Amino acid sequence: MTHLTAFNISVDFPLYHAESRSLKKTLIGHASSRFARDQRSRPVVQALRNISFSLRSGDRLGLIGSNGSGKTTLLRALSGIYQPTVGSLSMEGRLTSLLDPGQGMNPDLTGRENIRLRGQYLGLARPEIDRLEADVEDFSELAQFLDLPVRNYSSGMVVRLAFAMATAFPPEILLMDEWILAGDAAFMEKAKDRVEGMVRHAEVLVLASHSASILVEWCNRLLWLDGGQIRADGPPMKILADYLPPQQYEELVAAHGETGSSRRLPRKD
Ligand SMILES: Nc1ncnc2c1ncn2[C@@H]1O[C@H](COP(=O)(O)OP(=O)(O)OP(=O)(O)O)[C@@H](O)[C@H]1O
Repeated sequence: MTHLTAFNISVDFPLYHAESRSLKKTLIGHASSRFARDQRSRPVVQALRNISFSLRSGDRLGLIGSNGSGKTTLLRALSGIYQPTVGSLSMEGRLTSLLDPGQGMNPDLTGRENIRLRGQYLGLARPEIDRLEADVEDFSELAQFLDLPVRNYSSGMVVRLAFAMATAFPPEILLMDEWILAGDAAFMEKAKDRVEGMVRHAEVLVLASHSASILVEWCNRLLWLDGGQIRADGPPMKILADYLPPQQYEELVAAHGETGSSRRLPRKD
């Protein structure tokens, strides 16, 4: 049974050059905030503090919070890029993360070689790898660029390739950062349909976004992060009522209704 559980996760980042004068001033100025010292007295930034939650099949968790509140750090900890300083994770299910466009790609290989390598990594048989290649080729619209090394791509082309590869097989646990929701308008229109299809099939979704309407449409639970800690956890509209300025909240209610359910993706039951 697919699940993803975080047990009291904290993530600290060590601060290098912490002896410089300007950094000392910063540390003193933020004495009560997120700067602290670890067990060996080295200065650290407390990026996440005591995060706990449990997600099961059908749960779609949105992460909201101001810049620097810890959304990206939490996604990276869930995907295994960062090791929690304390706490632990438990998960069951095939995980796909759409966190950084170039993640998991070899820039010296061509797009096509990267696709086939991904297929091998996923343990696919040759005919499935052929299908993956055809699907990504068609969806990414990269045409002859697929035969050039990825390091020759524009950043938008890397997004196209990464997106097409990551969404070719619906995962059981999907972690997404909002870079995927921005970019070339025509491609994103197409991408949105594909993401929606994927989100419908994903057992568990965790999505960080600053867009209230995306969160209301895609998620059935929100975690509001503030200074690396959970400030609130609950149904999307309830959390957004406190999080958004009143006028923005009223506009959201006008567009999505009081419960926000008018356009929400159905649960996969
Ligand atoms: N590699 C790092 N080294 C040191 N500090 C970091 C590192 N990554 C993040 N931080 C710090 O951790 C905190 C949380 O950052 P994070 O990027 O997770 O926030 P966020 O909510 O994703 O912000 P945004 O909405 O701007 O993307 C911030 O104080 C940030 O400065």
